[in-house]
Amino acid sequence: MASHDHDHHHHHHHSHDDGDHHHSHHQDGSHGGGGGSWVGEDGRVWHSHDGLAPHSHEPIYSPGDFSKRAPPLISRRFAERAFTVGIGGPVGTGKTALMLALCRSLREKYSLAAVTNDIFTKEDGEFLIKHGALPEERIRAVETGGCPHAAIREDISINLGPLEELSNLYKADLLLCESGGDNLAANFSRELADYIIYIIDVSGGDKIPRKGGPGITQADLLIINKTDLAPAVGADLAVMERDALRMREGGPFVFAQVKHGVGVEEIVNHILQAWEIATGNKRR
Ligand SMILES: Nc1nc2c(ncn2[C@@H]2O[C@H](COP(=O)(O)OP(=O)(O)OP(=O)(O)O)[C@@H](O)[C@H]2O)c(=O)[nH]1
Repeated sequence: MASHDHDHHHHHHHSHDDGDHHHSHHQDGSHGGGGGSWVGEDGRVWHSHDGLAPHSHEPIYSPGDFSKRAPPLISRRFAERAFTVGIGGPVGTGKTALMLALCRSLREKYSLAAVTNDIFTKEDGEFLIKHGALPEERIRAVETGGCPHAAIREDISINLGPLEELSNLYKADLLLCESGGDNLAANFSRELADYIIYIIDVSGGDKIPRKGGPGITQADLLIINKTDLAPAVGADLAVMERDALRMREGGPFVFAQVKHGVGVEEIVNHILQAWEIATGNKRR
């Protein structure tokens, strides 16, 4: 499913020393950026809005397979941008609460920075600042406009810029990137996230895991959050476990209550294990 859409990102500059970044200004040049939509030479419908570079949306015909998910990029150079954890999931499932929990758990031993995406506000970034997740200067909030999924998949430049800048400013070990809340069809591009976490919660009922979608099937880790609410909504955790395992071909998932610290240690372990393998570093 990774496609040619990403080609235009490959030319981006990697000059970090001037603190300026070029990604968000970068355009293909062939389409103009004035909004509206058009049919590209590839036959796909492209559009441009909200400061995002022109992008099309890839049609998704099947929920996808865990075992066929995009592998880690061998070309990744962590000296240019630290190991990046992408956190995605539907609206309100606990992405920001997880960002806060991860910052609290990792910030003593690792240099961290965070980028949050919201559609029309900077609310999630402000929440992290207000709760002292990290020093304020290590947190950037990006407004993505109406296509939060585009900012993590088809036009990742809007996130790459601040992530690379923070990574260099703070010699980061780990970067956290929170997607705007979106539907079940949204998932991170491997070019943006070295480790992809997808978080759902029990409040929509126990049917959500079996509905699938690329986040549920292909995230490196699935989190089923807010298990404390399961009795209130009549969600059967055994059903969610069975469906999650089936949809993910046995790939890892964690039951959590991130707001109450339940499951956070297990999530951190998954992240650090992937970080050790990718970077060759040992955890501290
Ligand atoms: N009961 C319960 N509530 C939780 C838990 N985790 C998060 N919440 C609450 O759920 C609400 C939404 O959490 P957020 O972390 O803002 O969710 P989000 O996914 O970042 O939301 P958007 O960014 O708007 O998509 C907040 O009121 C949290 O306090 C949990 O484990 N249990």
